[in-house]
Amino acid sequence: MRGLLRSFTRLGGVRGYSTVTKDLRIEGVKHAIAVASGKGGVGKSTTAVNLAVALANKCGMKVGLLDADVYGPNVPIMMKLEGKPEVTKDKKMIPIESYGVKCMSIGLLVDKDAPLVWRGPMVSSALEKMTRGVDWGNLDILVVDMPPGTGDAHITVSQRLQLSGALIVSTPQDVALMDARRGINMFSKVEVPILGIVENMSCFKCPNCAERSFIFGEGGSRRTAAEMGIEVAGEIPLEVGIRKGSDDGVPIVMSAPDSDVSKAYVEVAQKVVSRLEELSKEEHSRPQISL
Ligand SMILES: Nc1ncnc2c1ncn2[C@@H]1O[C@H](COP(=O)(O)OP(=O)(O)OP(=O)(O)O)[C@@H](O)[C@H]1O
Repeated sequence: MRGLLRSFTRLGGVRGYSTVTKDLRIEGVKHAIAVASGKGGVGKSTTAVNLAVALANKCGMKVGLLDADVYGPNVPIMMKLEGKPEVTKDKKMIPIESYGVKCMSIGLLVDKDAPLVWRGPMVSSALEKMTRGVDWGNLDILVVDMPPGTGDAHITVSQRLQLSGALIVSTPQDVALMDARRGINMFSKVEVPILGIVENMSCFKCPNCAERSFIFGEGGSRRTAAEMGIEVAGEIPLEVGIRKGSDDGVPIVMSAPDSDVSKAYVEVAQKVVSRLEELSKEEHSRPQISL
C-alpha cells in the first residue's frame, strides 16, 4: 500500500492520499528498520547488533538482522556467525541464527580477507540477493545495518525494503552530527520516518576517579534532535566492554545484561517498538482511495 503512496508522492502526487498496489515489503516481515549514520565509525553496527539482540531477548520480538554494510560487513564477527548459509529448494538462503536473531550478511558469502570492490549496479544486485533472496520466515522486525554515509545503497535499501523507519546513530561531536543531519534529510526525502537519534559514546564513567566520575558530552544530539523535530531514542555511554564483546562475538546485551550500557540498549529497543506501533496506527488511520 505504502509502496505506491511513496512512488506517487515522489512523482509529485498529493500527500496524504494512497491507493492500492503491490506491497513491496518482504513477505512475512512486518517491519524493516534501518540503523544508519552519516559518518563512519560512530557505532552504527554495534547499535544494530545490540538493538537486534535486545529486541529478541528483552522485548519478545521475532527479529532478523541484515548486514547491508557492503563496504565493511562486520556482523559475522560481532554475532559470531560461522559457516555459509544453507539454501532452500527454491534457492533462498537460510539466515544463520545467533542469540535468538536470524542473521544474514554479505560477509558470509565472500572470502574473509577479500577486498570488496563494487562497481556500477553490483551493489544494487548484491542488496537484492541479501533481501529478497533470503528465507526470513515470519519476523516482527528486520534490523538493517546500513553502510555509512548517504548514497545509492541507502536509496536502494529504502526502496527495496519499504523501510518502516530509520534510527540514526551519531556521536556527540559536531562533525558526526553534521553528517547525521544529512542522513536524516536523506531518509526524509525518500519518506522514511525517523525513529530517533541514538547518541553513542555520549558520556564516560571513569571507573578509577574519586571525583567527577561521569564525564558528559555536550548534549549535541539533544540539540540536533530538537532542531530537527525528532526524538532522542537513547544515549549509550562509552564502555570498553562493548569493543571487547564485539571482537569476541558476544554483544554486551548478552554478556552484561545488568550493565548501564545494556539497559540503555534495551530502552532504545523499547522506544523503537512503541514508535513502530504509533506509526502503524497513523498509517491505518490515513485516508485510503481504492482504484
Ligand atoms: N559505546 C561504545 N563504547 C566503546 N566503544 C564503542 C562504543 N560503540 C562502538 N564502539 C567501538 O567503536 C568501534 C566502531 O564501532 P562500529 O563498528 O559499531 O561503528 P560503525 O559506525 O558501524 O563503523 P563503520 O562506519 O565502519 O561501519 C568498534 O571498535 C566498537 O567496538
